[in-house]
Amino acid sequence: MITTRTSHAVQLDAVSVRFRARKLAVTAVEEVSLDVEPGEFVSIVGPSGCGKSTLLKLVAGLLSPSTGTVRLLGEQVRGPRHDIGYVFQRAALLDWRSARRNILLQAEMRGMPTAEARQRADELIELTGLSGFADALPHELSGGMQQRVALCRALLHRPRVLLMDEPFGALDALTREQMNVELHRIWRETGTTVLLVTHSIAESAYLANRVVVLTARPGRVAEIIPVGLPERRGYAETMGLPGFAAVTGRIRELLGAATAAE
Ligand SMILES: Nc1ncnc2c1ncn2[C@@H]1O[C@H](COP(=O)(O)OP(=O)(O)OP(=O)(O)O)[C@@H](O)[C@H]1O
Repeated sequence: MITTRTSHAVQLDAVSVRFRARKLAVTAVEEVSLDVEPGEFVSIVGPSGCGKSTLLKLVAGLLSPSTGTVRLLGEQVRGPRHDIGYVFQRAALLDWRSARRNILLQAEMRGMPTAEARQRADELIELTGLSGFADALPHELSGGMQQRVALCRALLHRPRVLLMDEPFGALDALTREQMNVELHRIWRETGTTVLLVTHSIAESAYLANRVVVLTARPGRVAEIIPVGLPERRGYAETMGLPGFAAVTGRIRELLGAATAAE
């Protein structure tokens, strides 16, 4: 096990990823460096295809960098990491299992002690406002509720790092706002480090301590923007804060430049 001197939750050091598909060579990300502190919430935005998902896969150990180093909790990532949580755009629930039993799937795959897993599942069901729906089947749940189940499943084993890849992209605008508020509360209550990939500028700024803006492919860090919103933030009032407008304006400016350069 290789450990570093720092206590970063996630550390990308001059990471580049090149894919070779048939005759085509694609540089997805180039020389990306990023340090994420324990308990921090970092959003990643950038034009389509700039390598956002690739960055999450690197942290999860599902991909290896072509050059550079990736560290998770101080340890170099050399293969799939099981001590993280991962949430995708689609909840990917098993149709025949109730919400609770979908959440408990995580425990079954990990061989967690049953009593502990059940207790944790109940806590998360409560935390995510799913009480009363624990025995419902996925088709009986709204899209937002299905994503809450996916979030509970990802948090069951108390991962110190949660990776979220456009988790609310398939939800309607109002549900998405509600999920943003919920996620912000859950993040504060669990203290988990979160790396969120999103296409929504408002979402990226509302949720994060810092927003990483990437350039068009090959994705490089255009700028890392500190957000600096109050810890407790209502949705509507946050949208009206001058600081929020400044951050989202800057992100839009950078994304505009990135898209114009495509
Ligand atoms: N396994 C792979 N083999 C070959 N090319 C790949 C592979 N995975 C990703 N790519 C390419 O790398 C680039 C970055 O892909 P990635 O999915 O990380 O982008 P993204 O920013 O998450 O995109 P989007 O916002 O559209 O979801 C794209 O050009 C994609 O085609």
